[in-house]
Amino acid sequence: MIVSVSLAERSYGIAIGPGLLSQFEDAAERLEFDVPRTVIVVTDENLRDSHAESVAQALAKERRNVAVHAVPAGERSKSMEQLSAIYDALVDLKADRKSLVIAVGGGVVGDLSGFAAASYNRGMPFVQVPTSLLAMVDSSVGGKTGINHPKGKNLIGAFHQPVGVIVDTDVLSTLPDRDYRGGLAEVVKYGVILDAEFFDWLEQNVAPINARDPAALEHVVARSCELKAYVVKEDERETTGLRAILNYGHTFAHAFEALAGYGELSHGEAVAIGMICASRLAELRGLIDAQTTTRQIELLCAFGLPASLGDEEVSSGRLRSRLAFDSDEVIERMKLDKKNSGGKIRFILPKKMGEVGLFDDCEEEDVRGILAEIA
Ligand SMILES: NC(=O)c1ccc[n+]([C@@H]2O[C@H](COP(=O)([O-])OP(=O)(O)OC[C@H]3O[C@@H](n4cnc5c(N)ncnc54)[C@H](O)[C@@H]3O)[C@@H](O)[C@H]2O)c1
Ligand SMILES: O=C(O)C(=O)C[C@@H](O)[C@H](O)[C@H](O)COP(=O)(O)O
Ligand SMILES: [Zn+2]
Repeated sequence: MIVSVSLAERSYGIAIGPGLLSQFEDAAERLEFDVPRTVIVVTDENLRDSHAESVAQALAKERRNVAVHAVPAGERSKSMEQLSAIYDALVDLKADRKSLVIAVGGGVVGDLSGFAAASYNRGMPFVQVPTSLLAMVDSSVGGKTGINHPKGKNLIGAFHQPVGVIVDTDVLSTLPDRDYRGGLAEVVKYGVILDAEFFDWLEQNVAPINARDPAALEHVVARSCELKAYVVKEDERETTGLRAILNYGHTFAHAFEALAGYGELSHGEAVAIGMICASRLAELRGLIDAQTTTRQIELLCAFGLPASLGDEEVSSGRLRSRLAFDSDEVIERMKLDKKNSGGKIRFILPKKMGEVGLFDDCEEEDVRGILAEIA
């Protein structure tokens, strides 16, 4: 199936289905983008010899000049150093403005190589081939690209839409459990912010989703992409406030990720805990009842995700002692959030299941109370 992201001259399609990786040329034709002579496949070291190689091989059939560049796997690669290494690879390849960057990997590879494509030669086309669930349902769509600053997530970046997204659902069979679960946090997010029926469906389909049943996965990916495409179409650059709803849970999550040290807590785990923090904040303001938070906690837990910093999943092994955050430091990091304006921290809070709003008048004391509660 194809989901369209309608953005006038920047419109593109998301092709979703099994086996698409080895049929890259066919998918490109269906999505109506050109594959030029010079192509760089950016990936991470876990995927270089498997999924990235499948794409490179599918492209090499046409006597192209194809380079594969692999960065170390993990969040720490969203860095100046790895960005610079991609620029070097593009120089070596003599890439021009029509050369294509293909991101084969999770959200890290997509964000990093998307930003390289946005900035090298002042902009080159790029294609997203997401291989993690999180990248399939969220990061490959919408054109947010960038890297982290040591003090704040995604602080350096650009909006740069891909020319196409190719989602081969078969590749999820090799995704480690922890990374699979991380993607489900963003899926739960869509239900809370936009689609109460989808949230109900997730509650009713925990077993097939946990078992990675192909039909359930196809629905999870397709519905998530449709919802994200709708938001991005309406507010591509987060100017009206609509796109900011995709940041539900992220005000807390990004502060946790930076403070824990990038990669210690995965993005999905941080978002899961962050959503519960935001939901509790909504309760304190009288926006929702406790049951709305409880449903989120139960669903996240059913997917093996943490709902608090003390949960077993997070506190297992070496993480236990690290994840006690000082509330002043969390609030300091929140003050760097890109959504803020006029020095006020902006939170996305649920008003009911399937609907959220933006609030910039939350009391710091309430935030501190919630941080103490989830410790
Ligand atoms: N741009 C956006 O709109 C957006 C949206 C959500 C998240 N993000 C970003 O995405 C990042 C998180 O993405 P992620 O969870 O995909 O992390 P990731 O890219 O680090 O991938 C997670 C791990 O899974 C491995 N992996 C990926 N696909 C695999 C496969 N098919 N088989 C085996 N291993 C596989 C990777 O090598 C890596 O070790 C964060 O940096 C987050 O900020 C961006
Ligand atoms: O696409 C968006 O918009 C999102 O907010 C999706 C988020 O899941 C994602 O983590 C995004 O990278 C966060 O963006 P940021 O602007 O808060 O850095
Ligand atoms: Zn996210």
